[in-house]
Amino acid sequence: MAKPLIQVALDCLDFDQTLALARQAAPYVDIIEIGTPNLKHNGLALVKAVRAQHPDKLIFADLKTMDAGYYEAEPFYKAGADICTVLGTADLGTIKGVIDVANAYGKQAQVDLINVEDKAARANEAAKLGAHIIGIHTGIDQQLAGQTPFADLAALVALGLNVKVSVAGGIKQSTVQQVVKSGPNIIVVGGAITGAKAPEVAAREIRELVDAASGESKSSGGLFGWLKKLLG
Ligand SMILES: O=C([C@H](O)CO)[C@H](O)[C@H](O)COP(=O)(O)O
Repeated sequence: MAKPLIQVALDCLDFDQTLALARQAAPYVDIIEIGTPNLKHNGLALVKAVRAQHPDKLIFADLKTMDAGYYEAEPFYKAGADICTVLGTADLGTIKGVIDVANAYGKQAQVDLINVEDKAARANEAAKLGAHIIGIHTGIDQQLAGQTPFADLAALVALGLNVKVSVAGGIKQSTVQQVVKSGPNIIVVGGAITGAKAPEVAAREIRELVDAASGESKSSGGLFGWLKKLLG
């Protein structure tokens, strides 16, 4: 099973706390997300700071753009973001704008299907436009109403579009392995890491669970794993 990337979503509002959480999670994740409320609060300065402290990670700016796609996303790519989001409910022109500016900077655009009624139709349209990533996303308010992203994730993966699939929405230790089995390319974990008493421990647990579910475990890696393979 292909191993998905792990993305930590940093949704607090405090600049320094965000940097501290990023440092704690970084050894175990591939992508560092500055969540939407955080991005609105702290802006480009936070993107630049996270970029500077984590040159080896992908930086995700959760803009959730709704209009003026190219114009809104460009400064964030310039500041060091690798991926910006645009809402799937936006006009196709807006979605195309974010894809175009991502391509202009050699970066990626993610279309977030939060609140999209016909997810299959919009995913097809976004893929045709050249979206790099399509995100299944059960928002915080929807989670509070008891919703989960699991069925929508399976349906999106089943479309077999030529695009990476991301999933977010309350994913935690007890559900992350079920999510891996659905086959997304990126798994987003926010509260289960940032709300934990020890975020670095929670991030490590998520990493170990994802690695194990992807058929990669500590004991099968390294020299031991190589010897095991060699000896059949
Ligand atoms: O995108 C998010 C939300 O809309 C607030 O910006 C979260 O980052 C995303 O849902 C991941 O967080 P958890 O659901 O807490 O894992």
